[in-house]
Amino acid sequence: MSEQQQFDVVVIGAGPAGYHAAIRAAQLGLKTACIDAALGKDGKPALGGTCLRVGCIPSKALLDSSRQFWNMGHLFDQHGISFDKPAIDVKKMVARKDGIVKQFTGGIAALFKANKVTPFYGFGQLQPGNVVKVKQHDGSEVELKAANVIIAAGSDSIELPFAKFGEHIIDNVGALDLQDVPKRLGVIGAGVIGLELGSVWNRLGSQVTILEGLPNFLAAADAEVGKVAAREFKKQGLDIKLGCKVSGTEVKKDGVHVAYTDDKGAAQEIVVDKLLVAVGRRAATKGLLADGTGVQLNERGQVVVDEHCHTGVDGVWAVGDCVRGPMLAHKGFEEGIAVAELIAGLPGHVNFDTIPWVIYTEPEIAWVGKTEEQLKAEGIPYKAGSFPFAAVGRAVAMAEPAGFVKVLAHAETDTILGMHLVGANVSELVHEGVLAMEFKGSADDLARICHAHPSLSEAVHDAAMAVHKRSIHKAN
Ligand SMILES: NC(=O)c1ccc[n+]([C@@H]2O[C@H](COP(=O)([O-])OP(=O)(O)OC[C@H]3O[C@@H](n4cnc5c(N)ncnc54)[C@H](O)[C@@H]3O)[C@@H](O)[C@H]2O)c1
Repeated sequence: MSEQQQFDVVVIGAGPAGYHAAIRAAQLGLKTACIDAALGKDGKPALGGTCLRVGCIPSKALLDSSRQFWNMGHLFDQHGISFDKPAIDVKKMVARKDGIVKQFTGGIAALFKANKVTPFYGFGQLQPGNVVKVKQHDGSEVELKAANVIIAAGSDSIELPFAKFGEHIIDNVGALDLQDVPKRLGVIGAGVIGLELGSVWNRLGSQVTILEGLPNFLAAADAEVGKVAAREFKKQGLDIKLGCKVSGTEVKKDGVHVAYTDDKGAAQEIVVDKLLVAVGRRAATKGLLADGTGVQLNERGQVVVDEHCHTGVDGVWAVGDCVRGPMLAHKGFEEGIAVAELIAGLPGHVNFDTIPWVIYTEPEIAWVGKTEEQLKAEGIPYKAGSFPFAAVGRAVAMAEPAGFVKVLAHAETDTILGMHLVGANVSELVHEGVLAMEFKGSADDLARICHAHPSLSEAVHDAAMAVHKRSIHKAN
């Protein structure tokens, strides 16, 4: 019989959703434990989940390094800056990324200590009666009993049956840790990971071919945004093939052979040095629930929850990538905080309509709210106003004129229904739309707010003005 410890709240998983839940619960005076099984590259426990270890943070480190390198070869000349041939030390670049990961995963451990969250390092399994059994890395077991358990187990890469992960066929973890630039990189899936990590290695010199199953590029984004992004990616040399059905892979001496049928149904093959499979992620719920907990999984393996992240079993909640909704770290943050507040008797709430999306390519892509296609399909009358970065002084001075901002507002009430952006730094600009929508703002509100000149945010301002055909800097 293993030792049993009592807590008010036990959180399974210390990723974005889990660590937010744990810290907020502790802040609210609840005795909190948080369990995580992950190990870092050094073999030691590493908190922070996919986001900090092998997702958001390391990918942004490599995106930034590769962007600096790309700019040397493609942008500096315009500024009159010259130098001898640019060179990249991939091992040093990856080591820098590892240092950032270590800093941030260590930061979560420090935050747990400061907030008196007790960490447990090992695999947690929910038992009936709100007990969590933890198999710790040293082989020992401990049982944690709590009035409330929050499941925040995250997600894992989907592996295709005909493309098993190994040395040459990799997922995001492998693509963040390559020690050399592959001459030829194949990618299955032109989604967020495929585009971001495909961009990293393309900028460093790989010949990148992306095979996407759907006939439309970036189907989730506003169609105009997808069109501009596709044009810019093509200019950068990313070869994106749509409507492909990949049927098999074979690792041979000369590389990975990837067989597929193209959008015309013709059999094709590419040969690449590395193949990144980025076809989505699935909830990491395998082995998470012992028999008899009453917690339900749906056909996709996600924990079934209501709009308040409650599982229907007294005192059991679930948040983040392992439940319905977009697999975004910040969506998990908000769910984690909301659940901790609900447990403490506060009115925790997540507004799923104002969750921003960002793809950190060059140009960046971002949006919040509904696309034009969604508004049309739902029969909602709307007006659109857009403004190109090519007419924004700051963007042109930065030599980053690609892209635009589009504001969508209800045709009768003028309430902002969506904002769609593609261009430099739109990962930051999208929050004007988030804020405006949270406060039920109108396009006219946004148009009447003073924006600094010169700044990229002027594109948002002029786009809002364009909704009512009174943009100053373009013909309406
Ligand atoms: N910037 C960010 O917010 C960020 C960054 C990385 C990952 N993520 C999240 O991580 C999750 C996983 O990312 P992802 O890029 O793997 O998934 P994704 O869902 O973004 O994209 C997967 C793509 O693969 C395609 N696809 C699926 N099966 C295929 C097949 N057999 N052949 C060819 N194409 C196929 C899909 O049509 C889709 O376009 C996503 O939910 C994403 O939101 C977010």
